[in-house]
Amino acid sequence: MEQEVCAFIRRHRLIQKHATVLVGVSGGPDSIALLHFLNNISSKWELSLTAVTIDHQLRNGDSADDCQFVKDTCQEWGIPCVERMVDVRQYQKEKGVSEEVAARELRYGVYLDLMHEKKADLLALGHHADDQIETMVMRMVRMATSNALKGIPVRRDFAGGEIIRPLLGVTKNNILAYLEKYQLSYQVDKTNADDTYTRNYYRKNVVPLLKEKNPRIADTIQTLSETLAQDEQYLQEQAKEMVEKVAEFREDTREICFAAEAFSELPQALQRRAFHLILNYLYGTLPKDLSYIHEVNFFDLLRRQNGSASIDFPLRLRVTNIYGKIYLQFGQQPSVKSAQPSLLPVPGETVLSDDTKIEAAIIKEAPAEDEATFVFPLDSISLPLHIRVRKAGDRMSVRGLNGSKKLKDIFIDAKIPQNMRDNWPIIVDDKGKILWVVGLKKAETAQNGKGMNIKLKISS
Ligand SMILES: Nc1ncnc2c1ncn2[C@@H]1O[C@H](COP(=O)(O)OP(=O)(O)OP(=O)(O)O)[C@@H](O)[C@H]1O
Repeated sequence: MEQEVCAFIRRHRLIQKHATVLVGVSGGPDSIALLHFLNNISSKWELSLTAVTIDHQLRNGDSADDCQFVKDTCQEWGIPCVERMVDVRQYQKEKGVSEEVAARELRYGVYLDLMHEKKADLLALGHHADDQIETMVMRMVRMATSNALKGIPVRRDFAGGEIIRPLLGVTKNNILAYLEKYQLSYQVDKTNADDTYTRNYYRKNVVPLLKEKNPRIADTIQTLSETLAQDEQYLQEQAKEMVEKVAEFREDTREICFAAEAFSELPQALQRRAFHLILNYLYGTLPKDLSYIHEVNFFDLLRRQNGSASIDFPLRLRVTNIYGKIYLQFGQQPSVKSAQPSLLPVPGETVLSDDTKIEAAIIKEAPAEDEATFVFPLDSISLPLHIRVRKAGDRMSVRGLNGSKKLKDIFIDAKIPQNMRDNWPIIVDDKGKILWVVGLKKAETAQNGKGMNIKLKISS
């Protein structure tokens, strides 16, 4: 094992001379072997080692025993050791996460603090080649992105330094042989024998079959992981450049829009990554219920040539294609309103089939208007009011225009897709005068005077 690990460290330039190295030690075989190995090379490499062992307060006191074992071992070997306790149960309650996630997040919190406290350059962890095989196979079964196949990274930035995994190139059997050679004892995690944990299932039932077919599967998978990680890094950089070029970001409203054509012209590999970069940007933390199906639907929507359509993503993110322009926005978006011809009682209200509510009130004052409200003098129109859809040849006198305009042109100017125009609610008075193409254009009416006013308001 020693030669292989040294070669692996050299190949990846994992450790520099004089480095301050924190070693995560659970007391199990892998991290005990790692600590022993690093201790053996520490004088030659002039390393400053500190072991850290974390008591998750789980497994009925076993985790405390493990920590005690690590402290005793470190004392025997003359290595400084820091023990930290974390309350996994409490954290689970607060955050609503699984035991595994809670333990992991807390553990990395401790590592982070200690990296700063010890001004450490490196955090060494004991993941090995079999962990890599299990991780890659598990992800292959569950995930549909090539990003998942990067596997466990050999190194990554962490707390101003790096996390390194010097044992990723050696198998569990190598590690056990090493422990045997040096007569090292270690703690056995009883949950490792439990089939119900997914990883253990793969460890016991799947990986042995792969090893039967290819005794060097560990090397194969590690090389695959490393080359895919390099490819992925390059593609991610390209995708980022692409997104910055084609998409417009609105930080205030967390909104993104881009031309479907410009996006679709790029290679598929970049389109998929750009899609994920955009989602990462919009969500910050990706929602759990986001799945591969959303990706499929997104690319379907992108291919639509005409009209408008939209799809809903988790957390009220709506993706809309309007005439080839793609919008990703949170909250309520323009939707197809369905107006059936009906009476709009004044005062009173009508609810359209898409749940848009139109309220009509008679008021004395004349409040300020916005896009969702329209106020006009009661005596400027003939009651009752009606809601209908457009008819051929419809025209209206548009406020501020000094003349009339065809409804068709109003829809075209507002880029309302064809399929939405035939359902768009229009409010007319009893003589047929078009008062409001709801949410789009208001009619020229007499000034709000001293008399009573009608206030129309839409809400959804
Ligand atoms: N309680 C802990 N305290 C400190 N470091 C830990 C702890 N648990 C895990 N680690 C670190 O994370 C690595 C991976 O943990 P994981 O749980 O996957 O393996 P493990 O079965 O604990 O490995 P080991 O054989 O070292 O016990 C370990 O090798 C070790 O470096």
